[in-house]
Amino acid sequence: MTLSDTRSPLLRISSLTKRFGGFTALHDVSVDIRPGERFGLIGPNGSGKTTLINCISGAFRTEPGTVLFRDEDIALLQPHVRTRRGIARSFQIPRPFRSMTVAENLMVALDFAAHEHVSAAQRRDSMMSILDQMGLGPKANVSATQLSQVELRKMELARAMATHPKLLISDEAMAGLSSSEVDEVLDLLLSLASRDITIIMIEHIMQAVMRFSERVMCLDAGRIIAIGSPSEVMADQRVQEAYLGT
Ligand SMILES: Nc1ncnc2c1ncn2[C@@H]1O[C@H](COP(=O)(O)OP(=O)(O)OP(=O)(O)O)[C@@H](O)[C@H]1O
Repeated sequence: MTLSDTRSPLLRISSLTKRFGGFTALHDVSVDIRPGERFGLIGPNGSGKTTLINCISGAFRTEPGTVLFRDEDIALLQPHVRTRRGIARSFQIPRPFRSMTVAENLMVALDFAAHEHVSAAQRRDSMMSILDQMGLGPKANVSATQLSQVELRKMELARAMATHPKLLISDEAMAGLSSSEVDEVLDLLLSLASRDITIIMIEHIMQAVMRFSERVMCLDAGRIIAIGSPSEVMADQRVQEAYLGT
């Protein structure tokens, strides 16, 4: 057993079911995410990936099922409280404040998450350090409307990082990017993970999932059909049938 196996999970999802009226989008999903883990979440369109992360981030209430984060039951906490507890989510379609600069966009997230005792100067330092980490330092004073697609994705990740997450959920941060841009975003996510941030990556780009993930889980029609190392999951017959259509 490795050291990480002996630590309690950062996130423990138990027997989670999510219904929309008579439709069950998630059936009895249970999974533990380990501290510092790089976890890939895959599945065909409509398989329940977004529903699952909505249940983790608090956009959806779970009924029934439990979501423990750092040993605390967070199932009844509002999304913004979960953010303050250390769960951040970056959206597939970035939602910047278009009238603001990149720096101002980040300050909004920092002001939201920062404790009162953090001074304005410390927040500015923190903002610049996150922008530098994301390679966006030179764009600090540029309007968000002037960013390229890949820069917008980086800013979306930067905004998530501004809340100082323990768990970052990256929702298709690479969709629609060129292969060199995919590599850029992947490298960023890997560098965040190396700073002990646990990352759940939802992605349809299989090469990226394979390169990034220590463990992959595949959903199909709201059920877990495979979980294991990337190569085990990709080799799984049900995954190939469900996800790859072979
Ligand atoms: N708010 C909602 N109301 C009703 N049905 C919903 C709602 N949100 C999701 N669903 C349904 O739940 C199922 C799972 O959707 P979900 O968005 O979680 O899939 P996904 O795996 O994220 O798909 P994609 O890869 O296309 O983003 C789909 O059938 C979807 O239509």
